[in-house]
Amino acid sequence: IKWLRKLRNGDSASKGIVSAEANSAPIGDNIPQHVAIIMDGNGRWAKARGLPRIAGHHNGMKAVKTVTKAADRIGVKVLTLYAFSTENWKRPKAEVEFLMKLPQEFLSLELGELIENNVQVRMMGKRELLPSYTVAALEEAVRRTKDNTGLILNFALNYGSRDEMVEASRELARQAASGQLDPEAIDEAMFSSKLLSDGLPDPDLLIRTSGELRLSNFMLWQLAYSEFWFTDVYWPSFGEEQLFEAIREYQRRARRYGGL
Ligand SMILES: CCc1cc(N2CCCCCC2)n2ncc(-c3ccc(F)cc3)c2n1
Repeated sequence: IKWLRKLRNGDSASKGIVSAEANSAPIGDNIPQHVAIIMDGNGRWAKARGLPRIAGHHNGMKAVKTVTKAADRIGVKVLTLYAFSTENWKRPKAEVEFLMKLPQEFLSLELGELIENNVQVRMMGKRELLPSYTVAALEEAVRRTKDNTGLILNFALNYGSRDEMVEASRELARQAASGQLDPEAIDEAMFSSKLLSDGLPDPDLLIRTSGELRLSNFMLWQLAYSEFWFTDVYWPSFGEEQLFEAIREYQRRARRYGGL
């Protein structure tokens, strides 16, 4: 989108021309580099429509495609999506089985287009407990997109932040105990490098849908300085319009707090 890129690249000639459409899309140089989303409300979305919960999850998967395209379109660099928490194992067996088939289904439908759009797929979480077909689909997508340099689409699956920090602490303690590491050399950068998010910038913006106002053990270390934006919209109904509303609010806050 030429006019959007011109605006983003600060083309002065176009500065004054902001079409009606531009009012809906966040613009300019302050697009959040990393957006993280807790995709909540799929079950309630279905219930409100008299549909089974798995219909909510299935429509939630379509929202993943919509929001990924919208984020890529406006220049977000990293999109982290919380798809399955360690607590989700407590759900009914049939529901977990359905959820565990979604990565494979999503990738069989979308991986070709993701590759065409230079998207790099990453996974953040513990492979243990995940069914082999889920891991296989994920690892194929990661392998086939590892050299892509566009949007990083980072799926948090079977991810728990406290467990992630305990694992990082264990690794550092092992290195110190074996004499490889001087404990005094441990700093925030070294600790961050032991987390599953290693190599990614911290999220600039966290979005949580369906009115829940909790972190639910998600990226507790990485979200230390992030803007939080909450919406009552259920995830399956979350699309480009809601993403842009969140980013415009992020830009408004950045202008206010950025200033003196
Ligand atoms: C493993 C649970 C799960 C649930 C889920 N839902 C259900 C609940 C959350 C809302 C979104 C739809 N999605 N949607 C895409 C994926 C996906 C994961 C990895 C990947 F590489 C490609 C796609 C996904 N995974």
